[in-house]
Amino acid sequence: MTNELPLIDLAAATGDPEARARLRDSLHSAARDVGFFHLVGHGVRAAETDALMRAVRAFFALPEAERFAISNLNSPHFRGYTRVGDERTGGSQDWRDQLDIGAERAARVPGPDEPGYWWLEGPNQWPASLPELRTAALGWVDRLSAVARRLLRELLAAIGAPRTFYDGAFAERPHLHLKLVRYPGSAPDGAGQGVGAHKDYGFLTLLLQDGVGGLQVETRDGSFLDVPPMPGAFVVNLGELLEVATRGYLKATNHRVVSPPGSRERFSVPFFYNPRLDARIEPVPFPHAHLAPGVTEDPANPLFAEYGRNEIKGWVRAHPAVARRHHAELIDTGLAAASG
Ligand SMILES: O=C(O)CCC(=O)C(=O)O
Ligand SMILES: [Fe+2]
Repeated sequence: MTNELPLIDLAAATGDPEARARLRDSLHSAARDVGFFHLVGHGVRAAETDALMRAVRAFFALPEAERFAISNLNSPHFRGYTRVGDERTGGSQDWRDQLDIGAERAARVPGPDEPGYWWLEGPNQWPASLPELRTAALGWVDRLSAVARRLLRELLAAIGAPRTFYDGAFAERPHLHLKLVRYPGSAPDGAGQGVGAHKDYGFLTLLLQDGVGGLQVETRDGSFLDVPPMPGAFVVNLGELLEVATRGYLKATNHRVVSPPGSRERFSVPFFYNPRLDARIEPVPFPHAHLAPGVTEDPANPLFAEYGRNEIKGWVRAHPAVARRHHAELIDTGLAAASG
């Protein structure tokens, strides 16, 4: 792989047959060989992106007490604000604060025979003094899920699979997830871990990053490559369910963020395109399926085909204080066996 991310132009999907064929070739190799790419031609205008970023900055500029009033420690659904230092990845402290937002639904308390992952459905928490944040964030979720749906269909078509194969998994109650993130410079310990190396849990992540940089993707030889900001582009990466779906033909890519230097702030907004919690991801048929090596076997990070299990594994691991306060039973059942 070269030291540049592939560039994918989604507008080619509605172009002439040659443009569509080129798109499929480039999407196929980008997904198979790198698992990360820049996406342009997505139709989201700069004015929309700027409006979202303004709302994000306004949220992090609120007094700490107002942000902490909507702490995720109050939410059995893992929704709300996480202070700097309260999130863990790879067993170490991340140096970022964030607001986790999902589909706005009533709390769903699982019955004794139901999977614990239903806890992940529930209401968001919003800052009282910034009502426009709710509008901006939920609008962004709608906007990006339409882009992600088109992109997933193109990606399936690119590997020769039926393009609508997973439409049913996203029907009615997809577990869409948006994170507003700030990296407030470097931690006093000098570790530089903005967020530690990890894979995302769902199908596709569409990330908006500001101009500061620090995101890095792991390459096949284990080294980390910078993903420099590209104005107007989303950074797209493949999540664990695409690895499950293709039996490892496509891989979820490990990535991390190195803290900005000194007290420089960086803002980013990852959008996670996830199916219904109870979707069971069956392998998709495609011509190269016989070449698929199988999913990555990592005892510290088992991959689950039932999406809700894969998702709650991550939440319990990353937000141990929320899990301890609300979900001792989930920790005990071994859902958090992956303590990595
Ligand atoms: O902030 C970034 O650039 C990436 C964040 C990320 O990978 C995540 O939150 O899953
Ligand atoms: Fe990520």
